Amino acid sequence: MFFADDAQAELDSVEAELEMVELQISELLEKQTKLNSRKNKLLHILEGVSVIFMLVALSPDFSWSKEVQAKLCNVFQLSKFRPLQRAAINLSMSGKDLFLVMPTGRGKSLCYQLPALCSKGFTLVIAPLVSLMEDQLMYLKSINVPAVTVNASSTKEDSKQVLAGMTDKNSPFKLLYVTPEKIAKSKLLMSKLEKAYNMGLLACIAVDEVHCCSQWGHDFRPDYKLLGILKRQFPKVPLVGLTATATSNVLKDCQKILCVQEPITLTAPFNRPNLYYEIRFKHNEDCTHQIAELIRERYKNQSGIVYVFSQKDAEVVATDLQKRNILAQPYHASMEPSDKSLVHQRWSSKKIQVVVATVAFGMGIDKADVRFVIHHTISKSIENYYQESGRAGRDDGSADCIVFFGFADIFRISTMVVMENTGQQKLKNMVAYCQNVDRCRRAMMAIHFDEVWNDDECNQMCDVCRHDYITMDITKHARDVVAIVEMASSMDEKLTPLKVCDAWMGKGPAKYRKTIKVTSLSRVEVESIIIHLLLHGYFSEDFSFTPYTTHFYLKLGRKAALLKNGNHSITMKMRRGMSHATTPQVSRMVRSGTSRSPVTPSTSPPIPK
Ligand SMILES: Nc1ncnc2c1ncn2[C@H]1C[C@H](O)[C@@H](COP(=O)(O)OP(=O)(O)OP(=O)(O)O)O1
Repeated sequence: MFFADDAQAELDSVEAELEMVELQISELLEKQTKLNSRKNKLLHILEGVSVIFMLVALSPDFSWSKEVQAKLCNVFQLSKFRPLQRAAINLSMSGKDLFLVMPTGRGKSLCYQLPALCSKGFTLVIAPLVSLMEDQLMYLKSINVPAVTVNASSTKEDSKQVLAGMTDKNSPFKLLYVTPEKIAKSKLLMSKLEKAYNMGLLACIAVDEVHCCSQWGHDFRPDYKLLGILKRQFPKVPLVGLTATATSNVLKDCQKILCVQEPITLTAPFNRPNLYYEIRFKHNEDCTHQIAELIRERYKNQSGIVYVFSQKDAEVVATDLQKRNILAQPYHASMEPSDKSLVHQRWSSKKIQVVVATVAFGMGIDKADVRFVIHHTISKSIENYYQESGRAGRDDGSADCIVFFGFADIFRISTMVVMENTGQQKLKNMVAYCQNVDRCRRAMMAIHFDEVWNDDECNQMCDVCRHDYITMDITKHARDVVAIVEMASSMDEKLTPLKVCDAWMGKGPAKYRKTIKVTSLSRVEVESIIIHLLLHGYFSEDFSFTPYTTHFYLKLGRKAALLKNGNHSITMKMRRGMSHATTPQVSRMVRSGTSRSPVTPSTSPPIPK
């Protein structure tokens, strides 16, 4: 009997150790994948750099250089190029296929509009939204650049004229904007493109928001998948794919989908030095109140955007802000197009201060002096966040990007993206970005976008670089909260994350209270620990579908069994001052983070430089 107990104990320990080894292997494999991807990226950069070097450095005077410079000044009224614009223009005019990854608002459009003016024939531009094209057409008209579109709302007469112009040697227009749907559906358009190609009149193909090709991108559009036909039919025409956000994997996918053989990728530094990034914990009741205070005190008479989760939230938060005497209006996909453009116009002309918007307020927003972008709810991915926050400070003046990070919001978004292949992973990356307290926010974005980054470059323009943190041992807490989910499961019950919080804090049903160890941690600490355990595989998501909704429950994750091993420990970093780390419930402080001065309390408003 004695031997059997011993053997059982040893077996448990060996099993736990084996599990640990498996985890280490899977972590190493993950690391290997990341390193390989980085290696490929670096090889790619070196390859690109050498071509650019040949093209741009060895032969700086191209036959088109003078004309390009003259049109930059005389037509676009700009005095000089921004980084990478000249290289992109020279490369595409040399006939190279190109992917241009440039932060939102840095001037990607110029990289195909200007060459179009200096080339024979016209440039075909694929853009995802009719409204976006119309904004571009209005702008081009204002600077006397002939540009047209054919889309579902074009009249027969207009379409006929445009189609005739495509094969006119005198090229009545220099840019033709179409949606990917038009390419996929209109045989007439394809036949005209073919004719123009044979006549040498199709100068270039620009695919705007090229990440929409890839299911791994954050805005996948099925019709973008069909655009490979363009390069197959018109192989001699250079293709320029433009995007603000794409990881190397997304670009590789786009390359395959668009049938581009050896594109050169130009990546502008993703960093926007004038933007201050901050995450604040959201206490649901007073979030709108806090936002209103911020707007009133810090951004008086300054324009901004408040991003919300749903159309209903847009209406509710806008009304709440109005009640607090802030000139705010909602914007979401279900509004009439005329109402949407009215809100856009009123905001652009400063008649209203704030647009409370869903992600529908995005592409084509080109207001230069946006001083704040506040997220009432976290974005569903880092790519989305980068793009949404990137609408601030396009004039290079300082601007703030503040996210209110709410526990319940994570699960609302999680159920919304449940059908997306990579939805959960992307959301987890975003949650990890928000939960993080020890890594510069710019560094995290850099890692995400495969960029090399030097932490000093942040210049204290994110909350992490301004705050101190502590590392805590949370093993005991983890055991207690994991035991709650384990107990519910043994009773054949499922608990939502909110119910787990309540049960752990002693607010759940009486039947739980008898058996669980109630914590005296604060709500914020409880939530942070549960998020930490979810991000690190001690919990995992368990979705359940009803005809009307999707529920998110917590179940034990693959690492939960490790907590049975007495030697296993879990640590977690928390911002100093946020946790009651000095109270006995939060175990010992293991080490403090690098002290960065000035250290300000976590609730302090941002102080942009
Ligand atoms: N060289 C330049 N100098 C000064 N301003 C410039 C220059 N090039 C472009 N701009 C201005 C024009 C626009 O008002 C603004 C944004 O340009 P735009 O081409 O719309 O950006 P983008 O396409 O990179 O942004 P998005 O990702 O939002 O579409 O920058």
